[in-house]
Amino acid sequence: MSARIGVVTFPGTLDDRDTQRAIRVAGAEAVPLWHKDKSLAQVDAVVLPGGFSYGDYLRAGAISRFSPVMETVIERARAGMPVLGICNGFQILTETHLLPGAMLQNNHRHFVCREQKLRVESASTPWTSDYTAGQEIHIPLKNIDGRYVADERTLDALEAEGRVVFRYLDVNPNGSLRDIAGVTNEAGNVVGLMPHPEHAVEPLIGTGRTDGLGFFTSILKKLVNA
Ligand SMILES: NC(=O)CC[C@H](N)C(=O)O
Repeated sequence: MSARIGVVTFPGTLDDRDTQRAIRVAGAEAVPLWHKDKSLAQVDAVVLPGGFSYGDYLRAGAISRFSPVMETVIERARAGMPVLGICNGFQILTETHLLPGAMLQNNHRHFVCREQKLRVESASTPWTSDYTAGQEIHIPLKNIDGRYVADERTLDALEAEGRVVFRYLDVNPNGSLRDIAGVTNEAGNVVGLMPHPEHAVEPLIGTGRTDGLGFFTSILKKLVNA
């Protein structure tokens, strides 16, 4: 059985092609979706990729959240479909309230582009099951609105419920509270993170690391065994 994973392109998206490629490298089928699509073309999971959708006007992700495609993504995510938001995709997921918290501008006000060390805190999501909890990985980070914030009660609940999925290690690159780089929703099917796993899936490209491939092999296994 093949697994169909949708990748949404909004006006201003940058990383849709790399995401499609990462999905194919893992062995799944990448299905391009357009922001005006109402139907999700029978995909089994969706990735919202990185970039500057709608130019990041108003706030990153604030306009994309109202795209026709997001109406269906929100409905299906609430019904359990796995959704991954990478960087701008994570920003969109907080704007839709599928994920708690919000993204602010980096505390030093500069764009960051670096190879970032992370700890995988949870291998219990469909996007991280090929990692082990506590595993350290390096994947690229590149954004300006990367500072994850939420109120203390929400942060305490996220930690108590094991919903912090990734934490920054060595350097907190943006002032994110409690070093949080990625979180999941209560059901565990929706995951968002600021760094970019799709840019680290092939040894001949970029830094040569393949630490990001596990996202895509995890979801493939989950869908094939469903
Ligand atoms: N790489 C990206 O997805 C960029 C994210 C975002 N628009 C920012 O700069 O914060």
